[in-house]
Amino acid sequence: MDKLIVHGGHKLSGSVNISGAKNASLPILAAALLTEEDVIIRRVPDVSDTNYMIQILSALGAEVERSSGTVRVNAKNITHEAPYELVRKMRASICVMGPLLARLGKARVSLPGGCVIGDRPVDLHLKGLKAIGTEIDMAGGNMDMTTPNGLHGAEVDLRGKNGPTVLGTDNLMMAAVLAKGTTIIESAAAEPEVVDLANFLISMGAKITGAGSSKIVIEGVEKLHGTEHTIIPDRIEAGTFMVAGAMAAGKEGITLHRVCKEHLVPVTEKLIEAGHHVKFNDAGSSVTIIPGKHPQGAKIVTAPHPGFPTDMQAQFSSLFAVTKGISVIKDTIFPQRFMHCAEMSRMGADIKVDNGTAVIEGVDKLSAAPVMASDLRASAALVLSALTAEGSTEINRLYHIDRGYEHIDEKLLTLGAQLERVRE
Ligand SMILES: CC(=O)N[C@H]1[C@@H](OP(=O)(O)OP(=O)(O)OC[C@H]2O[C@@H](n3ccc(=O)[nH]c3=O)[C@H](O)[C@@H]2O)O[C@H](CO)[C@@H](O)[C@@H]1O
Ligand SMILES: C=C(OP(=O)(O)O)C(=O)O
Repeated sequence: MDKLIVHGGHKLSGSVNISGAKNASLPILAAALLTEEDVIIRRVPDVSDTNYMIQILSALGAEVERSSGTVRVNAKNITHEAPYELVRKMRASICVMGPLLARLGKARVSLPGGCVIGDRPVDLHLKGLKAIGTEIDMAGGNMDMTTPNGLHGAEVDLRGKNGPTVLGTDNLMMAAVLAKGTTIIESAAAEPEVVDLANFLISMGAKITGAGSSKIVIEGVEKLHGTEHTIIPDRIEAGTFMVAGAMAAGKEGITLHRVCKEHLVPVTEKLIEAGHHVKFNDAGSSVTIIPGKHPQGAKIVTAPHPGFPTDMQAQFSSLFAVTKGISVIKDTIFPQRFMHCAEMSRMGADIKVDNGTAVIEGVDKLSAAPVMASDLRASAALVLSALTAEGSTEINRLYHIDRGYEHIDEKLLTLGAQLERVRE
């Protein structure tokens, strides 16, 4: 199990490129199952989650070739059973349900299991798929799905108690593209990754309108064809490096290339509210972050897009841990997603978590301690904390961060951080 040793207190400077979005790549790789023809996907980040998805596609019988960021998939001959050994490693593997049902009329996929960020049921995925003609049997931890009368259009409201579902919207959209008739998804997720998937499907010949709003309309077609697609920039990786800039950059700041300004609005607003400087180029594709001279705390409430993303709250906890004043972070989407706080407290942070809300009183400095990463964004928060902490922080269970940050250690080294990965 690799660990990262971060020697805190070194100012960041210079620039790095942001990778393609993990959370767009995963459903788009699964959507390649929808055609017999070749699909080329560019800027797929080299992270363990995309590698798991590629292994799942291969296990389903697809031919997959990866050459740095470009993945070619040919799914001419596929089977309907996604192996438990792979599915259990990554929740997003449930994205293969929709495409398998659409292509083969059946699917067997394991239930994805628990997750440290909180309750992650699949009831809304199943609600959507049932509404368009899927029958589901649960046995031995598997979801056995069939479509005795084929898939047909329907009107489905996918709102759950914590708002819309991103992958649930993706799954239904991917199943409905080849269904007979029109499917209307109400309370659809509007995240940029859903829009990227819709654009990918449209480029394969699907008829979809409304992606990016709360109502998506899908008119089923007979067949989809091959395509080429470039994944959108990872707004969560970009946001994480923006926070790194606010916490640890020198007075020239750091610059991130290959970003999408439009996707970074809530993160940008909070950094500015907290007293930092954020400047995009005219095209909105590069951004420079300069730490403010008088940073202050702020209040964050996570919400579905275009609200503040839950995937960025842990990183802002690190920023606020060393920002004067009291900050409050409430996660309405995953109220139990605060595992990073206990580890940050071990580094001297003053954080109290209660009922889905963290109250953070900024301290002057954190100090190094051995800490344990518990999930993807929690590990990013620990790396950010370690960048400014006094001494050398040892971050264990690095595989969490490798799920979703492409070569994070190399990118931080490029920016002048002092750290090393210890392979064990
Ligand atoms: C691979 C990927 O893209 N992951 C993202 C995706 O996860 P994912 O799509 O799994 O998350 P959802 O949008 O589905 O979850 C939103 C809320 O709905 C609930 N829910 C979800 C499905 C369901 O069937 N029933 C139900 O109640 C969840 O428990 C949660 O409270 O969106 C999350 C919310 O932006 C992000 O944190 C994840 O990084
Ligand atoms: C929670 C995340 O991913 P996943 O939904 O795959 O667990 C994330 O990207 O922050």
